[in-house]
Amino acid sequence: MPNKIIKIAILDMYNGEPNQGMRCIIDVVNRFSPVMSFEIFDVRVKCELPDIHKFDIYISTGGPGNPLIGDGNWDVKYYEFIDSLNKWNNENSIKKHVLFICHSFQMACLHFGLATVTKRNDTSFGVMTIHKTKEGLVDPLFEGLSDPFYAIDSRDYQVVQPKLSIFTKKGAKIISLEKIRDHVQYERAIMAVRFTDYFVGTQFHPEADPISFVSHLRNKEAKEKIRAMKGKRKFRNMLEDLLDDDKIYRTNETLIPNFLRIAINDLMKTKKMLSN
Ligand SMILES: NC(=O)CC[C@H](N)C(=O)O
Repeated sequence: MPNKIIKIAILDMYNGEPNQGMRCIIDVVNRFSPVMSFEIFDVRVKCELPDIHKFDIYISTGGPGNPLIGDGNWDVKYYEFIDSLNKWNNENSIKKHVLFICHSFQMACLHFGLATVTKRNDTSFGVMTIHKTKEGLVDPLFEGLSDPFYAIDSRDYQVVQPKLSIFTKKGAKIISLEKIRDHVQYERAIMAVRFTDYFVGTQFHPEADPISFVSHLRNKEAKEKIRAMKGKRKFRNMLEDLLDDDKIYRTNETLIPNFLRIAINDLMKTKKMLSN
């Protein structure tokens, strides 16, 4: 693919487990195929990471398990890799753009020392409302999404107890939060962070589409577990939410495309400036 000017690396964090995330990410990235090409790196099984000289944009996926634990090999390399991208951005005018999703988002929050990651009391799974913070209302990542907007959530862990002094020191911003739960006094978990102008992450799955969710529910055990967890009515409401144009479809068509468009515009501008 000689004239695809922009190269994307997809960091597959699924540890070899079946998932819907990869198909969905590839599907969204392919909408930009006239200008972009992509390559996949299997971070957790093969300890693969891209050469940062070869790629402009990085999408680091969700994945199973406890984000606090690696195997001492891939996780160490992954964190070094994130550091090298950050260093690159501090020293070069053509920037590296990174989107961290779910498991990767939790790891990035830990690595940058921004917050604590704890296990939730129960699994969060389904269509959730996501609330923009004041900073989130003006963040270009969310442009075109309502407040609240809707996204697919699928996790056992949560990012909580933000260290606000570190946020300020690093210039990072919390851009979305979980909904307020009426009957429980839990802290609202952090649902998205802008780490820098070029690094951003979401706890939810912006790549998810209704098909991915329904496919997951074709597994009888998964379906029963979720139905029992939510109760019949909420479960049905959730299925209805999936068909709503303004909910999961909207997020799928908006968030990652925003991220890619912002990155492409920035790359085109800086690359052109340098070639002039
Ligand atoms: N979907 C995900 O990436 C889940 C992230 C993490 N393994 C959790 O359970 O919270």
